[in-house]
Amino acid sequence: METGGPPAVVVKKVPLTPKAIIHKMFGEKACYKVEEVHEPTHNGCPGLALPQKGPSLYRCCLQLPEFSVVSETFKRKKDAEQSAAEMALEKLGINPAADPAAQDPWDALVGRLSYLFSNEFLSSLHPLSCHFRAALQRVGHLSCLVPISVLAVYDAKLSSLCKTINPKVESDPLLIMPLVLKAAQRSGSVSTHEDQLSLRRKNPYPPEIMQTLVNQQSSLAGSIWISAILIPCSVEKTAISLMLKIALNDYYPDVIAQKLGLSDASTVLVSRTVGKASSEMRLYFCAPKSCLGDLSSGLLDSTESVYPKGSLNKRGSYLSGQLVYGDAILASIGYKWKSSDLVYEDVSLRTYYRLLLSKTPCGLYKLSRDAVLAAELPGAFTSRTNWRGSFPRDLLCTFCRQHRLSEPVFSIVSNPLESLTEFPGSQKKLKVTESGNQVINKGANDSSGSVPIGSRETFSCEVKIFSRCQDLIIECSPKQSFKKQNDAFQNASLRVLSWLNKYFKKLDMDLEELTSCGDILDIQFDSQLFIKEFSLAVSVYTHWQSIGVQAEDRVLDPACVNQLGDTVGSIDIKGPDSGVSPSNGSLVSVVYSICLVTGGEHGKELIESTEDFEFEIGSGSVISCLESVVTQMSVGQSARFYMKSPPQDLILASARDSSLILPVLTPGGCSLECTITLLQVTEPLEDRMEQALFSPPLSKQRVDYAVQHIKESCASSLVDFGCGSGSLLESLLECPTSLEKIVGVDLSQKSLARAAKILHSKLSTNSNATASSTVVKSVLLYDGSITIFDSRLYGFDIGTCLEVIEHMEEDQAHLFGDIVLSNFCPRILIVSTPNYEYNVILQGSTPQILEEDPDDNNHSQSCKFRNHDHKFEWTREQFGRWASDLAARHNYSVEFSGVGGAADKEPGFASQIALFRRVDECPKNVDVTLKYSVIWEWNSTSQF
Ligand SMILES: C[S@@+](CC[C@H](N)C(=O)[O-])C[C@H]1O[C@@H](n2cnc3c(N)ncnc32)[C@H](O)[C@@H]1O
Ligand SMILES: [Mg+2]
Repeated sequence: METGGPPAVVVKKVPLTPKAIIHKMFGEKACYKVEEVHEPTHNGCPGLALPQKGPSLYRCCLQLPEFSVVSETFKRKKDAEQSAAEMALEKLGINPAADPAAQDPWDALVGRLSYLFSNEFLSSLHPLSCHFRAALQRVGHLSCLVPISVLAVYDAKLSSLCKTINPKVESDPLLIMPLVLKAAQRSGSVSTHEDQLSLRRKNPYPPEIMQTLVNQQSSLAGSIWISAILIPCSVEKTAISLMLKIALNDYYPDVIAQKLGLSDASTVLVSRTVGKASSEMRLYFCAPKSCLGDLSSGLLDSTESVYPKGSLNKRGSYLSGQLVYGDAILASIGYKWKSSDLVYEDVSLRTYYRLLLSKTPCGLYKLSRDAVLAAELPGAFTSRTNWRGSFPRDLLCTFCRQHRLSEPVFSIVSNPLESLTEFPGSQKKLKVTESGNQVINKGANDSSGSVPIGSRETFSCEVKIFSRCQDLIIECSPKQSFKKQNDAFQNASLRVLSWLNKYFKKLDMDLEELTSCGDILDIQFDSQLFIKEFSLAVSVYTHWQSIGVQAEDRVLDPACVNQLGDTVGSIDIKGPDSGVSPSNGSLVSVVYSICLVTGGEHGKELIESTEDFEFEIGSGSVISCLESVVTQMSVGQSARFYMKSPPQDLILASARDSSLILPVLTPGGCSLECTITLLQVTEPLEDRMEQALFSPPLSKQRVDYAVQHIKESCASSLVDFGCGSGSLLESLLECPTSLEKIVGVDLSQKSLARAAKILHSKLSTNSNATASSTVVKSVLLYDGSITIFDSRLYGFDIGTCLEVIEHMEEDQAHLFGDIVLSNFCPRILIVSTPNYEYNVILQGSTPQILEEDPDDNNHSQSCKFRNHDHKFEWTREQFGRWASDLAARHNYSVEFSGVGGAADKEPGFASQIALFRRVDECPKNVDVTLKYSVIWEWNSTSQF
């Protein structure tokens, strides 16, 4: 059906600048970055070795979706930008003088087509000209024919003109065909082939041009073999490798066409590049026959193409961001600028699975760490120095690019007053001298010019994610604020990534759940747009195959977070215990290798190994079983353990050689064997500081303080609230006290397990009747939260709670205070917590801190918390208020003390301690409430 010719377009007369043309074509997608350059100048002083600064010059880098250009240097920023835009237009083959956007796009399209079939173009350096030259060698009826799909893909100018005429071309490559065909019919120099799918020049090229071409024959000798991937249309069928053999005289799109079961390249459609921007990896697929019929009969109009139902290749479409139909071949082959040689690369199954993996937030992180099976997207950004792999902000930008969304928009909000609420320690104004070591109290309206703690502004960051058409899809506005802009950026980005990751882990999640996950992370989203953007992901990833041991082990989880959590069988740890074990916040360095183990004759195949792999304990940055094994090891030890197989796709994305792995990937009976050696443990900041600055280390001083008071109190029962790995309990077994019953409570099972091991070994060596073991009758470890009452711990002689409350939210610390004094009712209670005011000393003078955070030179003026897990750190005044109010409410007395530093010297003790004593002698009857579970128990009577 003829529509009466191309639509009329108003012709603009005013010539546009290169920047304006780029803007018309790419809008927000064109990104200009101008940098200042100082070029050395002649200083008129021969022999002067000092370089002299010349005038400021500017250079501009222009990034477009497919490529980027960098300008020469200019005196004015504007000139640099215009020059970059001009270079980009040149690369796109657009002459700004004849601005296509200012011209009737149909005329421009006809003009461009005529140019492509000109003598001049045939010998140009354009990648498409190689196709023209190769087409001359096609034989029989195909001779000199160039498929329209090839013209559309390899000439950016032609395709951008088509996009101007019909924007839907962007997502549906088939729509370009009728446009080019129409333009060809209007051109005098191009004729259409009878199938209406290829074009050739009306008149043959002059013989002298042909002769020159013969002399410049491509250097491709004999034939090449390259591997490619066949992605079947049905998601039920797995992708497989295939080989393409391309001989000297072959036109490579014909070879691909034949693999797709077609006679030649005319019906093959080619996608945009997939993966890295620089690669020539594309999808090749057959245009649906019914549509082609419409095309040749003129039925397919230029606004909508309708495909037969069920022919959408979901994986191909998801990878390319364009509609792909039927079976598709993923191959990396093509021509580059300024070269007539074919460039090609093998595409392996590994590449294919990595492409799929790289579209999930967790997969991006795994790939950035080169640890597909071991790494996980961390749940927390604790500090720049502890993060390994690409940073959250970069991961989020890559994720958006991968999904053809606009670049995320970050906005920093600065909160000058926020600091008082965010940093509880800042209420007391302190003046810091230049050395950062001396601190004196100062009034709030200090005019001396010194910077009071906490007066610096803090930052929070909002992230917005827009679709290609600039519709707002996701918005994250966390209230949390940070002292550094970068931390705000990274944390906000990580929130969005974590939320997206939750979605990718469970693609069938209902809207309600998705919304409530978003609420927790301060994320709002437009559900309709969100579902539309990611609709293909649902069908692509839910078919990830598992090779789990049994059917119920099937894991339909692309990101596979924590799916390897379960170890199978026992863990075999070898080597002497060096006593240096990691704990939360430690950075560990390990060597590991993971092999696929099958019951059959093939035995074991190595699939992943990494040397000097570092991660932070407690941030969830590796699969959970790996972390739990490492926390049971000490430096120098090696361990071997087995885990369930993850989805096959994850193994294929990791394994270097899929041909070795594929035959052994039989469903059932596969597991992974992991061998790991713990090389090094770097303790969390707090521990390092406490060891570097205090002798004995501050932790030892705290324990010694508690032991001293326990001895003096003649207590016979003790409960350590938040006992961790049992450092206090261990010390109590090393020296004589009057204690008969010792109990530890914690909610970290890992710490409790470590405590049990230590206490067990202590007690078994003590059993030869040392002073303490004769008195201690029972030792018990409970798993439970100290904010919940358990009557088994009621009325003890002494309770300790060392460096625990700051690990809870502030309201929980208040709750604990009330519960412990009103329900547990120990006769004496010792509570220690960091003194925030002391941080100026710790952080102003330790070289470790400067190393930790090289870009922050303001340590002496604004302190961060000592440990990333701290929810608050109190000043002396805040701690004093908490403890005094509590004591008054529950009829206890309280006295203050501490370790590290001195009471009468600013800024007081490094660790502040409150010692509560019950005033009444009134243990009351309590109801039996059993909330804790016994984790480990030792009894002196059962030992003999
Ligand atoms: C820094 S560690 C201190 C461990 C030990 N008191 C010491 O001084 O070595 C803090 C401990 O508090 C524990 N903890 C935090 N909140 C808790 C809660 N609500 N109930 C029980 N333990 C808790 C943590 O699991 C961790 O082991
Ligand atoms: Mg602490």
